[in-house]
Amino acid sequence: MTAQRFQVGQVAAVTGAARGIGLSIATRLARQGVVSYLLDRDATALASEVERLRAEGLPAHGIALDLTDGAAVGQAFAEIGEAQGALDFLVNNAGVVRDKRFLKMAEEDWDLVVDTNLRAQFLCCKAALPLMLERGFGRIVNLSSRAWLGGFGQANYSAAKGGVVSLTRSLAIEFAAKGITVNAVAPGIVDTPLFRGFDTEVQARLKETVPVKRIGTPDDIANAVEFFLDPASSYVTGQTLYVCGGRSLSSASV
Ligand SMILES: NC(=O)c1ccc[n+]([C@@H]2O[C@H](COP(=O)([O-])OP(=O)(O)OC[C@H]3O[C@@H](n4cnc5c(N)ncnc54)[C@H](O)[C@@H]3O)[C@@H](O)[C@H]2O)c1
Ligand SMILES: CC(C)C1=CC=C(C(=O)O)[C@@H](O)[C@H]1O
Repeated sequence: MTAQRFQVGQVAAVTGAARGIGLSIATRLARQGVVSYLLDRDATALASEVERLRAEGLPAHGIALDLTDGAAVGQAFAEIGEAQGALDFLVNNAGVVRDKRFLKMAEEDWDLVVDTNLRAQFLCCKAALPLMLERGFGRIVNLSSRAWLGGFGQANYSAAKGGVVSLTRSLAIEFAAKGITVNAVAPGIVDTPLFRGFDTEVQARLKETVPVKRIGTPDDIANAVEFFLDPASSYVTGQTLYVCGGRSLSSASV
């Protein structure tokens, strides 16, 4: 049972919402009556999840797009603005990894990971902020990762996720006086298709490094995202909350 924190009819956009953490966040918001737009490039999974939510009577909509395409992102937020006249919440969640050590990393690996994890957040913030500024209210939550601190061995992913922390702090300052908060959540190891895409041996090693001795669930991360969207956190901006079972405190690496 989800606690009711939001006003029915508030509007949210959640990126990378066809599965994993994004789906968990969007489902919770829709269950509280928030009109939830799920944005994802996986049109098939997106259609089936949106249909499932709508079958529950929930206010969910899907927009299939590649979030690294600026024109497509602009169009998606224009569609939300035209249909709803407002946007209260943006959760920049979509992300990818390419499992490569630095000397094996091709330019394409760098570009894909940085474009998806960082540039897409820039594009979505840029398209969403005018809708928030119109009403002087907005909550943005960006998904970073504990991995930005290092020790994960994937320089493209860590650099992009560090960029997310920095983007979050910069936007928080720039829009602080406009009724808009911008915060980040930095998960540790979370049981999603992204994590399950690693070799089982790497998964086992990663699990061993978590001080609380369990990996996270998408719900653990959705709890933190919800905190930043909640009216109770209106005085919190520019912060990064680690939700990683203590992994940010240790120097363990994979
Ligand atoms: N799972 C973890 O252990 C973990 C840990 C730390 C941070 N994170 C971060 O949390 C976020 C969600 O991760 P997850 O584990 O749920 O991932 P996931 O791979 O399970 O889901 C990511 C979703 O993003 C979508 N997506 C990817 N690139 C896209 C693009 N260019 N355009 C549109 N959609 C795109 C995918 O289709 C997918 O549905 C990511 O930013 C990830 O980096 C995850
Ligand atoms: C990509 C994902 C499974 C992942 C791996 C390693 C992390 C770390 O804490 O080092 C995580 O944060 C996470 O992003």
